[in-house]
Amino acid sequence: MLEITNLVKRYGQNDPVLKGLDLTVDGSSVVSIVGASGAGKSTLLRCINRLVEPTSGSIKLNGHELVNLRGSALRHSRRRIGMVFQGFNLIDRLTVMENVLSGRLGYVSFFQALTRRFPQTDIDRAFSLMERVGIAQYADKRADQLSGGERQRVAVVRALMQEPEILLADEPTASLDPKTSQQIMSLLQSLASEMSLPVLINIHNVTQARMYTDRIVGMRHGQMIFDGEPKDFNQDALDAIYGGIESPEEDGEDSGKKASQDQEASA
Ligand SMILES: Nc1ncnc2c1ncn2[C@@H]1O[C@H](COP(=O)(O)OP(=O)(O)OP(=O)(O)O)[C@@H](O)[C@H]1O
Repeated sequence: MLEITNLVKRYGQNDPVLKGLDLTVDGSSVVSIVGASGAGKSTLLRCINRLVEPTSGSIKLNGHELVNLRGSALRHSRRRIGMVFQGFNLIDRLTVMENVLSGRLGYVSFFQALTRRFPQTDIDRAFSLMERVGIAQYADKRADQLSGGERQRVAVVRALMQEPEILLADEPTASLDPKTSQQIMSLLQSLASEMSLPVLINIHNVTQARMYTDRIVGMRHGQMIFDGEPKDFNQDALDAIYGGIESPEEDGEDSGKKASQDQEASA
């Protein structure tokens, strides 16, 4: 279970970007986070996996406090949090299998990591997950020889190799065409249920949020102003979240602006 209480994030001396956010995610639910550009969606995910430092508040994952962790405690907590990015963040010159196995780097010794010698159990698990998402035939291909949808499947498997307790996805379909986007959203939905994994997805595409997630959280100016089921995500909710700011995206209109930022944050 993820329990976020009174989370505040302020960059430098600026106004807070997250203003006392509360959010609880339980079980295998798939939660989408929607909101206009700048609402604080990425900051929220990055606070959870500590790519950015929360200013105050509490983030508990299955009872373990994540805020204020340092050093090895932070590294250990990070491996329990899988992350998927818009720009995939694969290492292009490595094979699909090598990319996937890099999800185990937090678990093996320094020597094993250096020589990339992974236990057979890791290799078996990698094959099994790659088969599950339909990329096992590409195991020995270089990552840069795959299509966008295939690359995102590699990134999903790499995150699952961490045996995460939660999966965070920051605009995972924004670099993909509409059909491939839907396949990836459907895959995330199925995996969440099969693995009893909570999944949090930042997404601009409200059509996909409605279609593929169990719950929608709407943010505006660092505050949560909608939290409910897709069936209740009506025009009033849309107006409250986006009114006077911008129109939400429908299929095929996602921007690609996050990719370069995510590349920097690559695992
Ligand atoms: N590293 C940073 N330093 C300073 N300000 C930042 C930093 N990262 C984000 N911000 C600011 O925080 C606010 C929220 O940004 P964030 O990326 O979390 O929003 P978002 O809802 O994910 O937007 P988008 O949908 O465009 O990705 C923005 O005003 C942004 O400029």
